[in-house]
Amino acid sequence: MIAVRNLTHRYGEVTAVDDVSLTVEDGSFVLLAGANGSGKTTLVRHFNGLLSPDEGAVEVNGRPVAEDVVTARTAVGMVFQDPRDGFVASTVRADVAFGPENLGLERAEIRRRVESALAAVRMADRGDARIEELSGGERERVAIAGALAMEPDHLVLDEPFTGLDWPARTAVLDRLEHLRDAGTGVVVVTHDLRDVSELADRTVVMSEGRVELDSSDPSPDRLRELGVRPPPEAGSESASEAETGTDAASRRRANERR
Ligand SMILES: Nc1ncnc2c1ncn2[C@@H]1O[C@H](COP(=O)(O)OP(=O)(O)OP(=O)(O)O)[C@@H](O)[C@H]1O
Repeated sequence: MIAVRNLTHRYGEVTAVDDVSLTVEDGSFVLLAGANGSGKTTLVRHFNGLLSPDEGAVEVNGRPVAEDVVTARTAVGMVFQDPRDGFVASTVRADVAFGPENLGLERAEIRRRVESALAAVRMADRGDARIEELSGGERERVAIAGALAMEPDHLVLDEPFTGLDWPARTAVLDRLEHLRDAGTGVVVVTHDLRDVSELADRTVVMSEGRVELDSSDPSPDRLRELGVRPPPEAGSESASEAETGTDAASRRRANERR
């Protein structure tokens, strides 16, 4: 479990996270939403000690992150938007293998994790490609595969679908759903709920650094008030939304076609 207690983070005069308390249970799928600048990224960077609190604390699996950053980094996998500089190897497969290799795993286990992670992001046939040859969307997929291959207890993805085409989104969402069902705590940071709302156990919405809503069934009006576009209601999906292929119904159709 990730437990955030009365966390405050300031950048100089700006209070980016303001007295936030929140838990992410094992096997739960939490959407963290909110308008630009509401504090989402700052909050999740505390989950594995990338930032230190000005006030309050975060515990992962019962251990304070501040006291044991190494354990927190193993327990909480993070994928950030625009992972341009985050690669450590020159080819896709070597990059995804880097984390598991550092865990000291057996060769066969490393291979299993890497191939499974590449399949999950539909990059199984691109393992030998050089990172520098990849498109932005492919790089995002490699970054996601790298986090999946670590098989962390919790997985945090910050706007993971921005550059992904529709088959890749579908594949990643399927893997996230499977991981959640197997006990992983999943947090997806987003400002657009259309893709992911059907998977979410809870939607947490931040506004001006504070948690303003934490609900398993958020009302569309309240979401709009907080600057978040609600998911389309069942049966009221507009034709234009269907064409974008980014909504839940399109995802279901994609699954049916596969
Ligand atoms: N490194 C930084 N230095 C100074 N201020 C920052 C820094 N990072 C974020 N901020 C400020 O902190 C506040 C919260 O930003 P944060 O990126 O956490 O929000 P967010 O909800 O993730 O936004 P977005 O959806 O645009 O990514 C904003 O006012 C932002 O300008």
